[in-house]
Amino acid sequence: MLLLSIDQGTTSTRAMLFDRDGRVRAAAQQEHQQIYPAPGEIEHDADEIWTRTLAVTRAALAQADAPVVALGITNQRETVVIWDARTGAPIANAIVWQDRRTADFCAGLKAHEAEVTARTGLLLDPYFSASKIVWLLDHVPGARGRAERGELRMGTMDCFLLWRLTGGRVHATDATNASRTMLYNIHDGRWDDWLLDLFGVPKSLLPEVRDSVAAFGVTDPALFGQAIPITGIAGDQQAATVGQACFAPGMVKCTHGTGSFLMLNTGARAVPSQHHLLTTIAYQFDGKPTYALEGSVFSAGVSIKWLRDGLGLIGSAAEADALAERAGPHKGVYLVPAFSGLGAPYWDAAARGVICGLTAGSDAGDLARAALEAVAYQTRDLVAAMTAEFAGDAGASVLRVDGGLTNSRWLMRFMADMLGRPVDVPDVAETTALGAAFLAGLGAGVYDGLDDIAAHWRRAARYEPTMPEPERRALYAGWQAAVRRTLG
Ligand SMILES: Nc1ncnc2c1ncn2[C@@H]1O[C@H](COP(=O)(O)OP(=O)(O)O)[C@@H](O)[C@H]1O
Ligand SMILES: O=P(O)(O)OC[C@H](O)CO
Repeated sequence: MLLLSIDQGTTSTRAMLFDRDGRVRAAAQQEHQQIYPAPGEIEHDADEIWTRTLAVTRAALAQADAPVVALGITNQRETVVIWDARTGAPIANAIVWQDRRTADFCAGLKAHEAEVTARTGLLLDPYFSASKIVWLLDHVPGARGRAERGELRMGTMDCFLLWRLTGGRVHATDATNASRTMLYNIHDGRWDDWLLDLFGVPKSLLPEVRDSVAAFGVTDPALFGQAIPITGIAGDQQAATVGQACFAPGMVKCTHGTGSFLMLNTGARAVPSQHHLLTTIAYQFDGKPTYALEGSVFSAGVSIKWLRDGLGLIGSAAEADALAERAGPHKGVYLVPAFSGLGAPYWDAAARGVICGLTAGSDAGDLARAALEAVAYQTRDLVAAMTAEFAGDAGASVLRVDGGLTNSRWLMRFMADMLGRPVDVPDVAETTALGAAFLAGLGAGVYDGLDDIAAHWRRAARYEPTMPEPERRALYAGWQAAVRRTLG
């Protein structure tokens, strides 16, 4: 018996097969194009993502040595696509979560932010889907009229893939993805008419919202030669929370991929934030949401990718790690990767990146180290906000981390040092994909419940802090000074 997981991420799409113990039995992955139409704008070609999803899923299924009983989908969140209900063709490229083109539009709605936050748990930032949907409706010729006539459908990437995987039969999403659109009331558990009115989004565009574990339909047999039941869906950070088995209130995970996303389980209580964190849905079973506080950092691994693709300074991400290992004493070089503005806890859409502290003696090692260090400093910013918020409950515990950047042992050591607490890395690095498989397995009756899943979480490594406190304090103070230079 195997569980299939599709993880549609910001930079790539993966398909993986897991057994009941959560061990990886097959994996395939393809990157897709990042389209930058103008500074601060990022798009994806949804058709390309679909083609890559099909290719990686077929490649993983070809390695299956046992029946595949269920499929779980997880995805980059907020990224939104609108398509024709009849043909399934996207009307434009998907607008990606990092895209800032709607910053002015969001600034114009600031007077309504308190009400928007009360309903959605989110801040009025271009990060979320609502303003991107409005942009598409207003800029793609004829789109608003077609939407008002009920001819179009919108969705986050899970929803688009579900539509395509079911041969256009199912237009649905799950509560975690809905909770990131800024159109969904996280307390009432429904699309919110006041928000739809505020943004001017026709209801006919929107998918049905289901639990994270639900009968979402079956794959069209024409695609994979079998009808696989789709029984779990969650946004990638929420799926990682499940994959890290953070089921008890107070448990925290942090995923370091393109961005960094910290999530603290707050149980059945939606905790409003005083420190610019987001209140969101971690997962939803039987109509009952479990809530979380989230700290979202927009640029983490993206700066390593920039060293490789933008500067040509390294040939591969792993080289950044090697350079950092070899770099000499810290020379005060900092990189603040505000490539897409700054997210939590600053929320400055206008901020742009900065490299500071350069001298003629600075070299590639200093830059690589600064890019990796920034991931740890930003995590410390989040942990500080979360600790202030949760009055100690999340204060002393270990941080469970995952995502592509956990491949950097140098970063994991520095992270433990900067946080002054142990950092645990699980043995399945692809925690997001594993979480989606767990959800699908719950839906297919493979697992009895969350305790059964938690029993399958295994630690691969623990990193303990060793840096002396004065050094830790001085390095972090340098970071805070560098951040001040980026703020608009
Ligand atoms: N050995 C490594 N050292 C440093 N960074 C790495 C290493 N391996 C991968 N990365 C970074 O991890 C990121 C990919 O992580 P991943 O979790 O796959 O991202 P996403 O799901 O956002 O597409 C990339 O930005 C890459 O630069
Ligand atoms: O695809 P990732 O891992 O960069 O995650 C993206 C987040 O879901 C955006 O909110």
